[in-house]
Amino acid sequence: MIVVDSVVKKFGNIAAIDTVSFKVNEGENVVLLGTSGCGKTTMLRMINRLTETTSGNIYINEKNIKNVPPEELRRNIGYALQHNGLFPHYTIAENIAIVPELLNWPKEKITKRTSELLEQLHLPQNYLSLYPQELSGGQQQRVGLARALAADPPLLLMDEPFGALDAVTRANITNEFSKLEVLKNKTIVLVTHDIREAFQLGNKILLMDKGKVVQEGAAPDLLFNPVNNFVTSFFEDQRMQLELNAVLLKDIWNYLPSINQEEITDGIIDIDNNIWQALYLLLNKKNKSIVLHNALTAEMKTANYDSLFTAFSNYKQQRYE
Ligand SMILES: Nc1ncnc2c1ncn2[C@@H]1O[C@H](COP(=O)(O)OP(=O)(O)OP(=O)(O)O)[C@@H](O)[C@H]1O
Repeated sequence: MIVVDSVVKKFGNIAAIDTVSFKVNEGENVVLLGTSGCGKTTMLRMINRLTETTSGNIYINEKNIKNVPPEELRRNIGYALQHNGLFPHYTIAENIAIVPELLNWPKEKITKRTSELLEQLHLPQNYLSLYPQELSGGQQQRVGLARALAADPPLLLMDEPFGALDAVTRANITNEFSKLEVLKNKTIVLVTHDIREAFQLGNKILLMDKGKVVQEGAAPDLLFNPVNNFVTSFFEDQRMQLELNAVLLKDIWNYLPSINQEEITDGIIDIDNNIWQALYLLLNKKNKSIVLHNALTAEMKTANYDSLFTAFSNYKQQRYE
């Protein structure tokens, strides 16, 4: 759907984006991840021509966006911002209706769509007549999302959409967001500096540094197959948390280390120290002497590390008590 081809953006002599290429397939959720100043926002803004490229090309559905007038281009692209950008003197209904109004939709269609979006984003209908400042940060963020989705654009660009929220609200809304029906089938490019958010929301992550994409891949690729020390150290502090929360066993299946049978005494592996290997062994080898074997069912492959760990710990505890 989107092809970014050798794009460069210079501000003066400084290249904020230095020869970046990537593809976003239809329905994919791609996250641009990186520390402050690495060029994420600049890259995002070039996709809807809020910022123009210095060189290189961007294609959306095979059309070079240079040849599409910005207003026309943006009609098919929703844009959600960190500080939600809601107009304080417009009601919630008026804020959501901005794009449909520009598109001259009939009144009834706008009313229907606005109320439908509110419902899909789990906001009560009586909020329609309120003003943004009467809502909490998280609720405002959802209204910002409703506004970006108003004309049902196939493509959504999101710049730190949860960045203004406190950590707890942010974690909750990120979780909810990943399950929203209204976002299914949308192609999304999302900018964040939050690693956990990236892992939770992205099918594909582009890890950026100094205007370049250092590595592109799914979360397990970045975690278990880093291309260089920058990638390793970027995730180091949160490695354990990421493994606990973001990675499913089936995702890391191909990266699991092999295990030496002799390391197992009496068929018992110390799962506290070596859970990945224990899981590998349990799933891969149907060895009856392994006590934990029966604890793991095929469905558990779709559980995350955290729930697997709890399940194993309970099992182990029961066994030794
Ligand atoms: N309009 C501009 N004029 C001059 N320099 C700019 C402009 N916009 C961005 N830059 C510079 O380009 C670089 C990349 O900025 P950008 O905002 O894209 O980074 P970012 O990764 O999104 O950072 P943050 O997470 O802090 O928003 C920075 O060095 C920034 O100072």
